[in-house]
Amino acid sequence: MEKQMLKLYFIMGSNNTGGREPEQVLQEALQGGITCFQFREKGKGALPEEEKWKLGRKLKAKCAEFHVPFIVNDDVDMAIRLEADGIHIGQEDDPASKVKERCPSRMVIGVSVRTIEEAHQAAADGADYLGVGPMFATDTKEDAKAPVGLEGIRRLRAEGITLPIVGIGGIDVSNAAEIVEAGADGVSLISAISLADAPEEAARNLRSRLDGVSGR
Ligand SMILES: Cc1ncsc1CCOP(=O)(O)O
Ligand SMILES: C=C1C=NC(C(F)(F)F)=NC1=N
Ligand SMILES: [Mg+2]
Repeated sequence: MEKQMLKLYFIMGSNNTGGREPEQVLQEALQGGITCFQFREKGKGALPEEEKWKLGRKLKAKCAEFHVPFIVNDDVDMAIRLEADGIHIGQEDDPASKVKERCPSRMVIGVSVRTIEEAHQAAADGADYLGVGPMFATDTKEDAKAPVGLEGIRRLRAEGITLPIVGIGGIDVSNAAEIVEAGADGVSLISAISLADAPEEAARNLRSRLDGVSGR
């Protein structure tokens, strides 16, 4: 997996846009230079199955226009049937080893981790990248645990975790660079772009901020 893809990894579902059309927000984010997109239709106000599929197809087509990877959160069937570029799973989902068996080998598998033990387990299970967080306080994910901060990333690198890592949780242009300087390969975020007055400009500012730094 190309770790460059993790540089500016936008995540969004229809309930993250404050009422704006998700396709329009994604269009702007892509124009602003996001390097990867995850469709995460989850939580309060998430779409019912049929609408979720319709939106998923539309967002995948948009990503294909920009040659940006399209990742699906949680829903392995949807990821496979939409021919997504990857799937992202959490600690409460099946282990990556089991998901890997079901997916075509071209698909990347990302795993959410918070602790060193979870990181080592995900690596052993064949994860292609790790989503580490929450980095900072966030109110986008209702059940987010206590933030791990930059130390959370430094510790994983000190522990010899060499997998591509993306930090997530409470990230915006003011703290994105330090995540990479702490050893991550990029940042993942929702509201800093999905709730921005001008999502394209927000993405562009984040992208240019990140183009100047590298942590390893
Ligand atoms: C999905 C997820 N996982 C850990 S924090 C989070 C939400 C991130 O949202 P935001 O970028 O708006 O803080
Ligand atoms: C809970 C999550 C944690 N990390 C990530 C990613 F940024 F993709 F790694 N996505 C999620 N949905
Ligand atoms: Mg999950």
